[in-house]
Amino acid sequence: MTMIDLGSEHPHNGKKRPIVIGVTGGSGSGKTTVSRAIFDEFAGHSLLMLQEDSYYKASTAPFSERKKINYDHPLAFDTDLLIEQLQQLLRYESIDKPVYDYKDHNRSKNVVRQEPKDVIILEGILILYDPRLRDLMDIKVYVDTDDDIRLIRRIKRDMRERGRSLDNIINQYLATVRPMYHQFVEPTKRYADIIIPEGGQNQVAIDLLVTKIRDIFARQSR
Ligand SMILES: Nc1ncnc2c1ncn2[C@@H]1O[C@H](COP(=O)(O)OP(=O)(O)O)[C@@H](O)[C@H]1O
Ligand SMILES: O=c1ccn([C@@H]2O[C@H](COP(=O)(O)O)[C@@H](O)[C@H]2O)c(=O)[nH]1
Repeated sequence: MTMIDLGSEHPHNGKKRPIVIGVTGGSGSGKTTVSRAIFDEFAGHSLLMLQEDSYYKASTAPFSERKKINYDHPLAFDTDLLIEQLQQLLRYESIDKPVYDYKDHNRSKNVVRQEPKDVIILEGILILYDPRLRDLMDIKVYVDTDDDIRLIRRIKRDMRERGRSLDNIINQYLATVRPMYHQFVEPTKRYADIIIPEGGQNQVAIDLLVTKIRDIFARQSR
């Protein structure tokens, strides 16, 4: 378990800085559900959510080509921009966060202004892949859900929310999502401080994280 020392000097810059909680796991594992459950517990507190998906690279290719991109490979993400913006938030600077449009398979032209907060929940499939990102995290969480359950959840979600057909979801899963998960995502489990089986409904694990964050807030306000 990573030792967290808050409200005092931080090893990176010698000053107090926001806490970063990384939440990862395969697509459909329940990362967003877990992150939202934590976020909702702290309504009114100084907390923000950052999604790695916002940092998918923008593309100038036509839609027919964008549909075929491997979105589960580390190179699909603009990790440099994510790190740059995370570092800005860690310096208590605001950022203009990119917005990703899953239906269009591209970054939208809009950005969202995000003010800095004391706790940052960073969520995404490959946030533990790059050591530069790992180094910025105080707590690393891996949501561990069986492949078949994740696929079923993804089918339901992507048909409902991301404008996909069943054939399209299954083809993409077999071609890229599944192999990239085993090659790049699952191996990052070894970097996690906490592994949550089954994600969103694991109230015990969520309560443990919430207790830890409450402890952080209490120490910061002293
Ligand atoms: N424990 C669970 N039981 C049933 N459905 C769940 C559970 N956790 C998440 N889901 C659903 O599965 C889908 C994927 O979950 P989500 O949290 O978006 O996963 P991820 O962010 O890891 O891709 C969502 O529609 C969500 O509502
Ligand atoms: O244009 C896109 C961009 C991403 N994806 C898929 O999204 C998931 C990651 O999001 P989760 O919320 O963790 O499921 C990733 O597996 C990509 O395959 C996409 O289909 N199209």
